[in-house]
Amino acid sequence: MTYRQPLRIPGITELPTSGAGMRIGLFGGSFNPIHQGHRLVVEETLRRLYLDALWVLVTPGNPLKNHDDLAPLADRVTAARDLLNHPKVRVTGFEAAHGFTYSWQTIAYLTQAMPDRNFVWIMGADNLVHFSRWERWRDIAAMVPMAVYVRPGSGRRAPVSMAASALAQWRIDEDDATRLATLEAPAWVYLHGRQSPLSSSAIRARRQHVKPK
Ligand SMILES: Nc1ncnc2c1ncn2[C@@H]1O[C@H](COP(=O)(O)OP(=O)(O)OP(=O)(O)O)[C@@H](O)[C@H]1O
Ligand SMILES: O=C(O)c1ccc[n+]([C@@H]2O[C@H](COP(=O)([O-])O)[C@@H](O)[C@H]2O)c1
Repeated sequence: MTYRQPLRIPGITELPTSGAGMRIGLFGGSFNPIHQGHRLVVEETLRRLYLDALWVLVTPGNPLKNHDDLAPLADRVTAARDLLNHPKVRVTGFEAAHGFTYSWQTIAYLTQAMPDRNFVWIMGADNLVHFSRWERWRDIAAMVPMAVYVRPGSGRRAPVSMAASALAQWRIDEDDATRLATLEAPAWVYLHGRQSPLSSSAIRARRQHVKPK
């Protein structure tokens, strides 16, 4: 598959910089395309997790998804930069440059390369529902604290999912979310708050529908 090939695109695949001790959210996604639901998660987690920075990691391709209608990485990065225009947000496609396929590779790399940063993995509740299908998901939970943001359709299923049950003893109260980034993993929080019903697949389906024949 082409997405496995290491790929360097100037201005797209660089790793952001940050200072020691910073609390950095890692928000991985396909962003195919980016939408206001993503922006909501970014805004809420920046505030609730008390983050100094949030890195949006535009994946070369989710290993559990079909990539037939995946837009080029550079286009997804550019669109994400346009929509998530915030001084603390950096958007990068750096995983492609390293040939990373799985999130555990990204997280292992970052936590080893920058051991003095406080990284937090961020994902929507739908991803917690399927988290137990991710490659080395228990290792991910052992490497970084994780924040899960509520999402319509998954709000009830996520907290009783296989991964949530397996990691239950390390869940912290959302009132303590500001501490999450500085806690030793495993630690995770389930954040409730404003919700958006938007999804990239619905946007793609609408675009298909209005395409001229
Ligand atoms: N409306 C939303 N509310 C909360 N989290 C969301 C929302 N949309 C996406 N996310 C989260 O943002 C991250 C990136 O999501 P992704 O780019 O796959 O968008 P998506 O809308 O879920 O796409 P698709 O419909 O193609 O699966 C994931 O962790 C996902 O759970
Ligand atoms: O590592 C895995 O096995 C794995 C399985 C599914 C999804 N992910 C990652 O989860 C993030 C969210 O993916 P997505 O497609 O829901 O936006 C993105 O960074 C993916 O690469 C990772």
